[in-house]
Amino acid sequence: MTKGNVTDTRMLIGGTRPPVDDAASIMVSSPIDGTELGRIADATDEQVADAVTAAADAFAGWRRTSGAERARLMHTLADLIDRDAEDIARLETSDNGKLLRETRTQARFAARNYRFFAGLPDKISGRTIPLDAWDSFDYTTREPVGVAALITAWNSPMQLLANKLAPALAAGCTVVIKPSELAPLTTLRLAELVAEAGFPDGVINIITGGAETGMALTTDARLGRISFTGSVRTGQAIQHAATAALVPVTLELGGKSANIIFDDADVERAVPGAVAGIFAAGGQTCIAGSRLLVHERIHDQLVERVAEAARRIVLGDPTDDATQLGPVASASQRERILDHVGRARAAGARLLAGGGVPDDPALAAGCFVQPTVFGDVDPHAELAQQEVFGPVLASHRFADEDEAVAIANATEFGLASGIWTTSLSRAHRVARELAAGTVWVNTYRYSAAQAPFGGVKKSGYGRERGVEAIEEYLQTKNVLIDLSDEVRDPFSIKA
Ligand SMILES: NC(=O)C1=CN([C@@H]2O[C@H](COP(=O)(O)OP(=O)(O)OC[C@H]3O[C@@H](n4cnc5c(N)ncnc54)[C@H](OP(=O)(O)O)[C@@H]3O)[C@@H](O)[C@H]2O)C=CC1
Ligand SMILES: CCCCCC/C=C/C(=O)O
Repeated sequence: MTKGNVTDTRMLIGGTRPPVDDAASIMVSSPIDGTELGRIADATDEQVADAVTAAADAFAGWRRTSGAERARLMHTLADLIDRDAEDIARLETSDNGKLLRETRTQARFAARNYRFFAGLPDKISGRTIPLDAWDSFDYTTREPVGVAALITAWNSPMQLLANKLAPALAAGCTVVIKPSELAPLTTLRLAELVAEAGFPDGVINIITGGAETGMALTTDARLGRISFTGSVRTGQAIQHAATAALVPVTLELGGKSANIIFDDADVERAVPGAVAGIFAAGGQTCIAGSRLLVHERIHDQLVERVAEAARRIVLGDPTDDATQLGPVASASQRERILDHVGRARAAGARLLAGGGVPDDPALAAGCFVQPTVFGDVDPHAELAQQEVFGPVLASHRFADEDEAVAIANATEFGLASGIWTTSLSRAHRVARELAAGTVWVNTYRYSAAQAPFGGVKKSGYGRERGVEAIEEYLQTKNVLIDLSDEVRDPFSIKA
């Protein structure tokens, strides 16, 4: 396969690229065939602090930069991402094993997201507020929160970063980015594009390393916001640290999303919708429709069609356009997924498709898992409650709308959900009852820069994308002016 061009794995701190010290570095390898792709720095605490200092120093200038100029730089960055989209997509695929057709779409979508938010910087405004006293004037301004720490997961680095970086820049924040050590290369590629676009030094900083680097960053009390995408456990740790420092947090965490098919659904659309929900991206997406809820009248027939589609999925090289499922991101991820499958089987779940690693010797070097379907899983079973983050689907049957909603809402997560029905009133009725940040109707994984995205319950809080996202990076200042010339009695407060 043609790998993306790995040119420079150095961090970006205040416009400089410190050399990677081999003695303090981390190897980055491809899950496709295990080859080494490069070495990244394991940032020292001092380097992490330097990155925050660089961002804090740059903030004074960036917050005063006109909205029009911020927008111009963001549009230039989007143009550069579009120009290099094919190379970026190949690099990301070699780094995390996702299908090239998915990473291509995501690179283009990242550019689209920067363009959407580039429309906002010159429209940020406060309001004037009439007070009770005529001789006073009150107004608000919306101001950037300062330095934002942006921490992303390995499954969709370019896209996850665009969800955070675009609104942060639009708001006037400077940033320190930490990608996952498992797939950091496209974020480091962005360092080159940021310089080429002409962003002032220190506005965008990128540090690399593992959990300790993330911890050093998120415990820095100078931050104005932490935006994190990753696991619930890490989200809880970050929330804990940030609470002590009184730094606000945005958390985009896991999911166990329900894809609900009613007996009045257009089955020809619903079956590929169910397949897309779980097997596209190999289930390695927070929004995976990993629970398929089907009305009892059509359950057996429909789930068998999904299982049959799963058996026919083409596994292989993710850069091949014929491939429908690539490897999962790492050997440890594969073991974790297979452990989930083993426990579900031991608990008596009915295996309808997959359940192991593919027999094909050509796939032996990669981290492949067969697309797996379990039928009639107990809604309280571990498989129905815990995020697998792999190509594993659990089906449940329901008798009516109330039961469908009860099963859908009976997990600790609330990220996304899907409803398949031809009844308009049912679609709205059920959408209203679902505890999830996103409800798709007669579609699944539909992505739009304009549509706010985020979770409820343990899927996190705060929103990315849509105009809502910029709010995460802004704070309100109130300015109150006494228009009278009177000298006041210091012990009588004007109200
Ligand atoms: N809601 C959403 O938008 C999305 C959520 N996810 C969720 O992400 C999870 C998978 O991602 P995964 O990478 O395993 O998640 P992790 O929580 O392990 O890691 C996420 C990021 O946090 C870093 N990190 C790890 N420990 C700490 C720490 N103590 N303090 C600060 N940063 C830390 C990681 O660094 P390193 O990897 O280098 O250790 C990585 O950059 C899944 O649960 C999935 O649902 C994924 C995509 C989208
Ligand atoms: C509406 C879909 C938004 C998804 C954003 C983040 C997830 C990316 C992924 O898991 O690939």
